[in-house]
Amino acid sequence: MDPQLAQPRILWRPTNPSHTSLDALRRMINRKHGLKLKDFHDLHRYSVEDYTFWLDLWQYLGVISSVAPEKILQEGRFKEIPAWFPGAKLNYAENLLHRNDDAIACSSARETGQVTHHSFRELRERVRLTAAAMRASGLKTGDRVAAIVTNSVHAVVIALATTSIGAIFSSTATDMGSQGILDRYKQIQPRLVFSETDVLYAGKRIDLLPKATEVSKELLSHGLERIILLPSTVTGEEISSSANKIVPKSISWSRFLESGDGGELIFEQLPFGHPTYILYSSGTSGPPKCIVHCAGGVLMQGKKELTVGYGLGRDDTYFQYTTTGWMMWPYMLSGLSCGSRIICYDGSPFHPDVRTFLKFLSDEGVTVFGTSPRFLSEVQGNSIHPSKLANFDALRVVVSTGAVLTPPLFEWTQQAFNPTIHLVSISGGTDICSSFVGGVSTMPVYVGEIQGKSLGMKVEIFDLDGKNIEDTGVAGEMVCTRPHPSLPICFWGDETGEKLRQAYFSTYPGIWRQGDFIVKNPKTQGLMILGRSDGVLNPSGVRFGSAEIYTVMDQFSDVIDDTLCVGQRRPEDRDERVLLFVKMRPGHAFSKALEERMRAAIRQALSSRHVPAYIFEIEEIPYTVNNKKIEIAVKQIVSGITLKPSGTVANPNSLELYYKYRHLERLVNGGRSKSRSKL
Ligand SMILES: CC(=O)CC(=O)O
Repeated sequence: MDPQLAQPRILWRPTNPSHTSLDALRRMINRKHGLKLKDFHDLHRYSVEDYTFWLDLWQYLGVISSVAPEKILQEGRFKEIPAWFPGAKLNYAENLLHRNDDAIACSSARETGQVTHHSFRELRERVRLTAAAMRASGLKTGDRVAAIVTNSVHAVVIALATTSIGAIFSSTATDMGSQGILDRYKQIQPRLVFSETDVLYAGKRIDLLPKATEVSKELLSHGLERIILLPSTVTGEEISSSANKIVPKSISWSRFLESGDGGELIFEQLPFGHPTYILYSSGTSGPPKCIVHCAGGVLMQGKKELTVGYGLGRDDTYFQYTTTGWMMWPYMLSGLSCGSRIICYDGSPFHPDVRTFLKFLSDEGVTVFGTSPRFLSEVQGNSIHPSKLANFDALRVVVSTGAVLTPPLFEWTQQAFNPTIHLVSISGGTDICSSFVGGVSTMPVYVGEIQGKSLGMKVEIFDLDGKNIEDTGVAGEMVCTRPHPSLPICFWGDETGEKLRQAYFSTYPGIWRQGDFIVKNPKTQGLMILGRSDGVLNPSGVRFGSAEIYTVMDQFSDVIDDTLCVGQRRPEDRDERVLLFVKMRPGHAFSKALEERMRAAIRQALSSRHVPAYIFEIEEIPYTVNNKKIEIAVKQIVSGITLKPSGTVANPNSLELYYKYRHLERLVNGGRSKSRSKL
């Protein structure tokens, strides 16, 4: 057994488990049904054996509906995706805007240090005016509204106004290229597009009018009626009428608002399964899949995780670092449904420097901080100690997602802010707009382990033959063997459901395969994601995940900025070999001695069979726009496949750097050497 699994180490223990929201839910279920669920494990078992759990949760979360559900579920449009809560009528935006008082609902912060606060009352008022203008433009239930916007109060208002009408909201970050935006929006054919006109990132102003112009021109033949141009994020000024003329079908934000009749805010009452968001798969080649999520699913899953997982309530300030193009954006919005204040941050966390950003989190009294291993490792690698810079006494929970949180980062993060924090590593994704596995506030956190399966999610670990191997300590495919309310309702335009079936239900017929390679610790029941399952490394028959190598590489974070580990397999090779690419921190050189230390560290922590065949220095590691390391495309490239990068790749030129590694033998000392630092 992996030493990590054999000797689990406790990092944190809850001080008062019976005071958690999770335990309150357990007690409520016991009272309601006369059960004797005694701990989280019992509660989880109940949640995946009896669909009544979801009705209990509905009640516990206080879902606002005008018509209560008649039953829990019935057959849906596709056999794998049932229809939840038939008969119920609700509105997503109404649930998020249920508070209507002067407490702060949303703070919009910019990297310049400027912060503006908006009360629940003001937010509702802004949504009312925007929805009135949308209705005046003819927008109705089921129409699509798309946005190219930064994470700010404007984005929140547009999303809630759209969903109050029952229209479907979809957004991309402003740094997505025109082609990437068009690959998405041509498919969903929005009637209205909202676009920023400029953006400030890392101190640079970027003019977005050329992008808005190109997008508008192209979408004219795909159903676009209006593009609404938002005021400058830099000066706050509206776009000039001459600039306005450049963008076809454009109207300024203020003129758009004036076009409404200022009527009452009406929350259209719609079925639980009514489509609400369209998110996109991060395919790095080929057109993205348009994943449609329903109102009730996004609402219940988001509110479940924030309330039951992190104890978010009316006194909390929730900060999730995200762009509007990631599923963590609608996830963050769920904070409003808990009556909490959310902070929308627009800009780079590293500008003017990360110390300023960390002080900002402290000054704003953030209680739940959502971040990523990449951010945490950057802070750690630069020898910055957040608790020495500012006071993080208010911080209760740190949530990490987007990549695997390695054991060394677990340990560093636990101490970095405030040693009492509950450090939660979660994993799920765009496909379900929520998590499969995550935090359990009533149980200890073990170093390197995700605490448990999310309530209601029947996560299992399968081997290649579809046998459950989760109690063996052997890694396998993460699957989910029962439906839950945030399954995508469809892919936009996939009438028969064939693409959806192919994407998730084809490996193990009828069973959801997430594409993550995961292992459960039989001693603690904790879980570790080891990488993507299509990126599993398999040299000489040893199967392991890239995250195992990244964990070891964390020891070198003072000199190494980033690493990428992929398998290389070509038709002429009998075996797969592992290539490790290393990006050095500025001012540090890659050397034979460092390479030897890396090999020794991997050999010691894992085994000699895990040591990469080759280690190379590389200038850039490819990432998606949602900050995910791109392994599969690099694996394909080094294995001989030529790719056309999609708009999802944030730094597409970086992929070019990897083509030369197809011909290693020719490049590495004419095939004599087994390793080489830089070609
Ligand atoms: C919850 C998540 O899984 C977020 C992500 O990594 O996309």
